[in-house]
Amino acid sequence: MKIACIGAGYVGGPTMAMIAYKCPDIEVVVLDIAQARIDQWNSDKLPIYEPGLDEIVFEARGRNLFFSIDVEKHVGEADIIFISVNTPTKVRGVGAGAAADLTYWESAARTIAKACTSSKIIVEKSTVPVKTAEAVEKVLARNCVDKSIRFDILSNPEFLAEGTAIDDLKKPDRVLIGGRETESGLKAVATLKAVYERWVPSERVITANLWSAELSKLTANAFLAQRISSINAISALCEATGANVKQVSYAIGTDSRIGPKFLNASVGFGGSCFQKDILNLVYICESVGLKEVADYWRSVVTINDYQKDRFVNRMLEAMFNTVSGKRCAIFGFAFKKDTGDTRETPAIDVCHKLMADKAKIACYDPQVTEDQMIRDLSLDPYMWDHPAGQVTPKMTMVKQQFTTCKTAYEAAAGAHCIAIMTEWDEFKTLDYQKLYDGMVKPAYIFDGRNIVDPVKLREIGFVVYGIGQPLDPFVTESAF
Ligand SMILES: NC(=O)C1=CN([C@@H]2O[C@H](COP(=O)(O)OP(=O)(O)OC[C@H]3O[C@@H](n4cnc5c(N)ncnc54)[C@H](O)[C@@H]3O)[C@@H](O)[C@H]2O)C=CC1
Ligand SMILES: O=C(O)[C@H]1O[C@H](OP(=O)(O)OP(=O)(O)OC[C@H]2O[C@@H](n3ccc(=O)[nH]c3=O)[C@H](O)[C@@H]2O)[C@H](O)[C@@H](O)[C@@H]1O
Repeated sequence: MKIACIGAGYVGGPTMAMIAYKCPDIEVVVLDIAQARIDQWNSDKLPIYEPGLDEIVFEARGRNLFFSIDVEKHVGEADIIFISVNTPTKVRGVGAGAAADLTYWESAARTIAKACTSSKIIVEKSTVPVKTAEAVEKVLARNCVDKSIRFDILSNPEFLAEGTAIDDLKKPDRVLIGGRETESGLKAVATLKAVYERWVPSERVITANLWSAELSKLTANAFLAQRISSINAISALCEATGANVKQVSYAIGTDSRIGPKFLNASVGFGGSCFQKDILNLVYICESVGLKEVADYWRSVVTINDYQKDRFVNRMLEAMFNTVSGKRCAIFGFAFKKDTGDTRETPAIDVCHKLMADKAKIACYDPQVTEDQMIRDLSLDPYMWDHPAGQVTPKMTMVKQQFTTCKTAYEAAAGAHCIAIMTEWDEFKTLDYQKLYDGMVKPAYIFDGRNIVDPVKLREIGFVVYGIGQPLDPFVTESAF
């Protein structure tokens, strides 16, 4: 059996590497139009930082795992073709800022139509609006010259989270496969199911109809993000009342119907998918006339934006309503720990707001390069996922207010405040006395991840703000 995957990104790369690793007899080729990305996959330094990924790729690469830009050749030769291209939020035209941009998706479908001379199973791996499989079927049916060729479209959404991708792929809670409930559709489902059952217990490989599978992915992300927005909304109430959101999370999470996961209040969720997928869900609901449902889900994003605003407002309020010219140390830029991914990271919004108030930012992240940060801060919203989203004139302005540092200590030296944006483990064990000694006084810590101990840091002399934690007396007693 031969598998090809169009799109060698955060999903295509690791998922295909896992299939190749677990099934040495299946040839897996991961394809991309971006030569640079393929070169990185073929090098010693992979394009993605993900714990455990190197071992898997290095074992399978060259054996039965290959990375190539020769898309048409390998698509033509494959039995199963995964499509794992980016499906970003539209930046212009109808549905801009909400609908999914299916340009890359459709171009992948057209490539398949052009390249195929035999019947194939096509697997939607990307997250797509419900009913996208129908659009793919139509593109293939009208473009494939040989009418005897059959395409069976499956939906097999990916549920991995970055930072834990390899564990998630090795031991998934479930694998979901949706297909047409026809004879050939069911056969295609069984073929893909058999691939996963090589390492996933069969009761965890769930099957559904195509539309249920497509919608389940958007719904899963919406539910996960909704939990974060719910606890973040409560964190604001905690700060207003003296309750502690960590205690509230623990108390409610012990109810087995609620469960303890995804209840960490934070500066807001980031990542390439939560916001994009909720906006997409909202757009679909509006398109079918479900305004109330759309409004309900939109509020998850509204609260997330509110949380980021609230965080910066707390910083300003504590620092006498001005950060003009003040050095602000930003600890962490990635959207979560154990990844170098910065897509939709809350750090971007926080830095933008601080820079708008004329702050000087000194940022340290163990995995994110300076180029990446400057690029992120220079792009317009949603542009990061589009190839056109290249250098903008904003870059020069950003560079005047933003520098990167090699260590947390360097970032904090001479700073008025530290803002923790990513929960990297190393931030938990820093020598905070040393950091304090090198800072301007009063020295502040704004913990956007609730990873430091406010009591200990207050003993050192810091003014500490933690999301949803009782406010520091320095702030409550001030005249502001
Ligand atoms: N990043 C994540 O953790 C997860 C992402 N997803 C979904 O998976 C999909 C892919 O996401 P990522 O891997 O993060 O995106 P990505 O941007 O990292 O990778 C997509 C790749 O597809 C390539 N591409 C675009 N059009 C192409 C074409 N016509 N032919 C060949 N290559 C093409 C791009 O050059 C890019 O390298 C999205 O729909 C996303 O919503 C789903 C679960 C998790
Ligand atoms: O479709 C996707 O792209 C993926 O989106 C998320 O995965 P990911 O974005 O990689 O990471 P998460 O662990 O979900 O974290 C997302 C954001 O929420 C934040 N978060 C998470 C949990 C929490 O309790 N509090 C919180 O603020 C994280 O810091 C991060 O910024 C989902 O967890 C995956 O199941 C899904 O496949």
